Amino acid sequence: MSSDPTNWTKSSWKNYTALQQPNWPDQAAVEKAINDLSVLPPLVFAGEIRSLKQLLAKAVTGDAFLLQGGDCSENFSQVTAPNIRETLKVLLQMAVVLTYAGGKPVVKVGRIAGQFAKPRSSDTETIDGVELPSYRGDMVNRSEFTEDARIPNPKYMLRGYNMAASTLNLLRAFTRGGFGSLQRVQAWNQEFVTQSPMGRSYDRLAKQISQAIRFMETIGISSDTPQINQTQLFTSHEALLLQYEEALTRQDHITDNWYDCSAHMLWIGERTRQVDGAHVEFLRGVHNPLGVKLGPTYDLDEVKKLVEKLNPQNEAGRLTFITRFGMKKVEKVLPPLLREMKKEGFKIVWSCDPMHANTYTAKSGHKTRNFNDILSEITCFFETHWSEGTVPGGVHLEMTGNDVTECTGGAHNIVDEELASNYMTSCDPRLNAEQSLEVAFQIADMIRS
Ligand SMILES: O=C[C@H](O)[C@H](O)COP(=O)(O)O
Ligand SMILES: C=C(OP(=O)(O)O)C(=O)O
Ligand SMILES: [Mn+2]
Repeated sequence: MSSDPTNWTKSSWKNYTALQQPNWPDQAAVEKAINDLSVLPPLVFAGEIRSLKQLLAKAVTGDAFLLQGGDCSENFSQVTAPNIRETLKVLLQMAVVLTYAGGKPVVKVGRIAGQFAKPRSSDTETIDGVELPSYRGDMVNRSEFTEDARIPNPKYMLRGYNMAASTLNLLRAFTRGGFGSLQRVQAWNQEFVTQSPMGRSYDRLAKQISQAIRFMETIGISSDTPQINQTQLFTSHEALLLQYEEALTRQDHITDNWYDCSAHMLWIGERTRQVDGAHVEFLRGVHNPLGVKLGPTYDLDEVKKLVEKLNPQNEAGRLTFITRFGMKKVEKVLPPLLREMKKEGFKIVWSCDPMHANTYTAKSGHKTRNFNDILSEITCFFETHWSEGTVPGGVHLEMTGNDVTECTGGAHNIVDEELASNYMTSCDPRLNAEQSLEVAFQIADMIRS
């Protein structure tokens, strides 16, 4: 089938191979869940999606910076007000640090309110000789290692929709209702971070911002403006479960265009970005900003075909390439990609995911990542872009506002033996609040100089 836009429908992906889909045992139950979902209200709105695209267009030219981050895999049991608030707080702190250093707007996009489905390297997991289907995210099955928990249940897609809706509801309240106001910049410092070196650096910066706002008010400039007293956090997740994404895809009455209203931005994972695959077919037809993960084994011709298929109009802000090469390979594999895309004149937001190709298993058996490796990949990403004359437009992180021990290193130098003390993730290891802030300060140092 050709990629002529006129051939696209929200279900045309069904004519292509979709990898990483659950083996649902009961097809009738899947149909019922999808029918229910397809009449529920959209989670986000076309106008908001268009605003995000305009902001991302600025990240193509270096006039804005994309900060995308959140859990590897959100869990239903963790959808609580404190967790949502802590994730938002650390994203806001990082954005302040980056805005101050970079002198340009930071576009905040959470891996939040829908990041419930996971691609896996293996279909099964074996522990002590027992083999069970892999955990594929809370929208598919449960992470406990029992036969019952691992059976995919389509009702979890409806639960995922409801969890996303309540997360978004709280995020909208926090960002619009004063919590995200720059007047509260000092209050975003988490208690457990305040006494750390990062917490103290943040506190100094926050005080300067508060002083600047007071100064403005003293000379009669009102701080009662949305630029000061509101903020915006967009949502994103990997568009993996195509039936769920199709059910939330709606036609906008103003433009007649189709939008996937499950999140503002969707990305295609490293494992599902085949040019002739179902994920690319589905996403080419919706008008959201799209991310595509690119790992070190990319093929240049395929990448070009991806751009032609996903962004035939070369619209700025439509396509973000999220490179995840690993600190050992990035220096070798990033330059040829940048050169070729630049030669073609493709308008791309370049974002660095320093997490997914730096994963290793610690002596304790925990899946982890080391802070210095993460930082090395980020540093190499920036330096390579600068030497190639392209724009390092953003970062993509797995992180949480909580005090977890999942990644080693950082200012507190978490060591392998400490990973067990608060290892909470059900999939990949996340930076904790302090490590996330440290990443922001390190990037700030780079962009300032
Ligand atoms: O988050 C991404 C993937 O699901 C994850 O990196 C794959 O991990 P696995 O190799 O444990 O399946
Ligand atoms: C699965 C993920 O990444 P990737 O597709 O890059 O492996 C992820 O972002 O959690
Ligand atoms: Mn992950």
